[in-house]
Amino acid sequence: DADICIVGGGISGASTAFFLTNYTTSLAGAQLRVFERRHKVGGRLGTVTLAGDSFEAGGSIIHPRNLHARRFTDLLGLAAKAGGDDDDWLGIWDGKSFIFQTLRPPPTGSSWWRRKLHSLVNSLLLLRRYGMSLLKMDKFVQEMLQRFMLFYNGLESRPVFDTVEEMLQWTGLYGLTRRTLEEELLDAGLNTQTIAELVTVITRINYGQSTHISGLAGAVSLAGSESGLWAVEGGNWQLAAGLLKTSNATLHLQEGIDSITDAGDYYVLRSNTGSEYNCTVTVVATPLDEVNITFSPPISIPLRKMQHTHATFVRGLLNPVYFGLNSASNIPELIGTLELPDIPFSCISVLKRYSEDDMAYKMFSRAKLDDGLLDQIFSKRKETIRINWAAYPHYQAPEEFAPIVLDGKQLYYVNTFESAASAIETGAVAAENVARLIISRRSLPQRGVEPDAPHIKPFAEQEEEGSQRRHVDL
Ligand SMILES: Cc1cc2nc3c(=O)[nH]c(=O)nc-3n(C[C@H](O)[C@H](O)[C@H](O)COP(=O)(O)OP(=O)(O)OC[C@H]3O[C@@H](n4cnc5c(N)ncnc54)[C@H](O)[C@@H]3O)c2cc1C
Repeated sequence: DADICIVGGGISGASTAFFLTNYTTSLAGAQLRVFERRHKVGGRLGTVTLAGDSFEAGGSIIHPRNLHARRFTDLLGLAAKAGGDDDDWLGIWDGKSFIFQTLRPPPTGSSWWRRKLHSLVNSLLLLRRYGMSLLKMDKFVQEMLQRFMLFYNGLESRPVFDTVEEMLQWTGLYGLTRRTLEEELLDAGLNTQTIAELVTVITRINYGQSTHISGLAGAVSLAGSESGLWAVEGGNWQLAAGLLKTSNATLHLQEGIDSITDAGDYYVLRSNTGSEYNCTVTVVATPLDEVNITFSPPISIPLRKMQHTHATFVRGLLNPVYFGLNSASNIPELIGTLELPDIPFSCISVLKRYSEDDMAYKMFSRAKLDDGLLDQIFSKRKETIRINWAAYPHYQAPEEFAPIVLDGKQLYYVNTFESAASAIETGAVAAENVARLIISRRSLPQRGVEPDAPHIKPFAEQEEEGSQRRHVDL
């Protein structure tokens, strides 16, 4: 036996399998095995079916400059769709009233100029409230993105990294993980009102946390509020499924790994089905913080807490009385919230509008929303689905990173990178580096060609004209 074993069938495990098979001409006779404890792949990418319609339940939006995801989508022949509306009707809720709102969208089928005008007025409204801080925030995000783009440099000009710290230092992003987002933004010249309102709304939507998250996670979260966001038609989980398929990996579904034992030249992986696998290389592609894998000898990694996000999907209608309004039609389609103890949810968004009094909503909260509370927030509730995600790390600057090579030998950990920022793309970036590290440390033959340059095309024009569908996934 000379297997290369990957624990976890999410985007990180699937990307590792993909890059391994793409960057080598041969795995030296090794069989590539991927273990997934659940009955399906995708992990934190998955859809939920609410009253017959399917919606993203976990990782839902992808940034236009996330080039691995773009390339995977093209390569797998998947279709992309707009992942959000650039002109969401946003309302910022302080628990008593909406302290700020953008304009409600123009009626469907409105002319091009009317939509442009609407968008312009919204920009002016934001500018009036937040002033130059908006531009400073944009500059902060663009600088981060520019540095992040270095991870797409050609393989000859980009080192293989042994640690996350090196990866981040090489791109100039490490400093952002040492301080909080708030500290970084104050230094960048943002005013406190913008941080307390707009920035807070975004970090609560994207990471369920306050502006005290570390700067890099914060910058990634702010990038998630930019325009041009997209998603894979039919569900982002297909990226993981497709990559696993093209890698020809042997997929062990519903087979969780319980223990990983160092046996000298290889590891013995014992699964919950009682089977054992001898693996010369083992890649852990799941956060180790809440999974119960026994390592012999034990490994030591910094303690990290996962932030739980409760995603609640409701088909029904929001209750205007809860929001101090006289009609549900006056409730914004994307409700963001301030960091105040009495507000029980981070955000609520309309996923789809069936009629004036029948909608599909997605809510994120830090704790479970019980029926009593939902009955106050909603006047009608036909169907409710709840998912409790161990969603992403609870960010706390300065971040500490677990090693990529957990034991100094052939035991690798992709999800240590999540302490920098958790996203579909960061999973792929971390996986690519792990694949390269394995190839170089195992002296596997490298494929002499650069991967195809990712092909970028705009998604905005693919949006259905005049569609009733309002997909404001977060
Ligand atoms: C609610 C929510 C919203 C999000 N929004 C976005 C977004 O809009 N955009 C974005 O880019 N990212 C978003 N993210 C983050 C993104 O989804 C994750 O960063 C990414 O999907 C993580 O992928 P992964 O493969 O590293 O981990 P996972 O997806 O968690 O995959 C790990 C896999 O390992 C399996 N596993 C665990 N233990 C074992 C074991 N012992 N044996 C075998 N298998 C095991 C798990 O079942 C799982 O399938 C969001 C996440 C959540 C939860």
